[in-house]
Amino acid sequence: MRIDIVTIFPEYLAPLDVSLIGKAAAAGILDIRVHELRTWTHDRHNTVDDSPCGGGPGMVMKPEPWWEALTGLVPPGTEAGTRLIVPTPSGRPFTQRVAEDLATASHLVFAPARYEGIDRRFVEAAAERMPVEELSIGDYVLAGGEVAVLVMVEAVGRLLPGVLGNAESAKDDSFGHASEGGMAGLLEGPVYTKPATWDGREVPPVLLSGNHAVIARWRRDEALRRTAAMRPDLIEGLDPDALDKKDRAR
Ligand SMILES: O=C(OCc1ccccc1)c1cn[nH]c1
Repeated sequence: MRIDIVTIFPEYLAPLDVSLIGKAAAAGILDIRVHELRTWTHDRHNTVDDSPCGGGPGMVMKPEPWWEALTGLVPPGTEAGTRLIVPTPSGRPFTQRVAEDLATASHLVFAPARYEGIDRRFVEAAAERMPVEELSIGDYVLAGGEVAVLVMVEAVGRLLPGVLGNAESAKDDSFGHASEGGMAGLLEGPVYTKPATWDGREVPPVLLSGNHAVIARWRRDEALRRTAAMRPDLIEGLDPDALDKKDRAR
C-alpha cells in the first residue's frame, strides 16, 4: 500500500519511521511518503491559509495548494484504487470497521488540516475525482489532523498482511469483526501472564486449566461483562446472531 501524507508539519509524522509501521515500510509492505504542503505554494511567504469568508475566528486553509498537491501526487487518470482521507472533528467516526475497509485500498492520501480546516471547495473538487472520506478519531478538537493521521495509519497498517508478526495477531482485536472466535464487536476482557501469583493476586485458575473450550467461554463472558460495563452502546449494536445461545441465556 502506498500512503501519501501532505502536511505543513512533516516532522509530526516522524513516529511513522519507528516500530511496527517503520518495519513495514522498511519491508516494502507500506510505501509512506510525507510531503510539505508549502511545496505547492508559489508566493514569497508560501501562504497556505487566509481569513474565513463571512468572518469568524481563526484561519482557513486555502484550496489551491491542496489541489495542486493532490493533482501532483495523483495525476488525472491515475485515481483508480486511491482514496483521499481528511481527518476532521466533523467527520464520520473512524472505527475498526472503517480501518478494515481502508486496508483494502492500494493508495491512501491523507490531508491533515490545521487552523479551522480546509476550504470546502477542495473536498468538493476532490470528490469528483476519487472517493473522499472525512473521518473523526474522536469528539474533541486538535490543533491539526497530523495526530489523527498517525492513529489511522497505525490502525490500518497493522491489518495489512505481514505487518504483525503472528505473535501479535489482529484477528482477535477488540471491536474485531473476525468470524469464529473473534470478539465480534465486543471489548476485550482482562489479560494475564506469568507469574501465576503476583502481589498476592492470582491469575484466574480457568486460564491455567488447559481446557480451551472453557477458557474460550470464560473469555467471552469477560468480554461481554466488560462491554456491558464500559460500552453499553456496543451491546445495543451487537448482531444477535453473533451471540450464541449460551450468551443469550445471560
Ligand atoms: O481535530 C481534528 O482534526 C484536525 C482538524 C481538522 C479540521 C478542523 C479542525 C481540526 C480531529 C478530531 N477528531 N478527529 C480529527
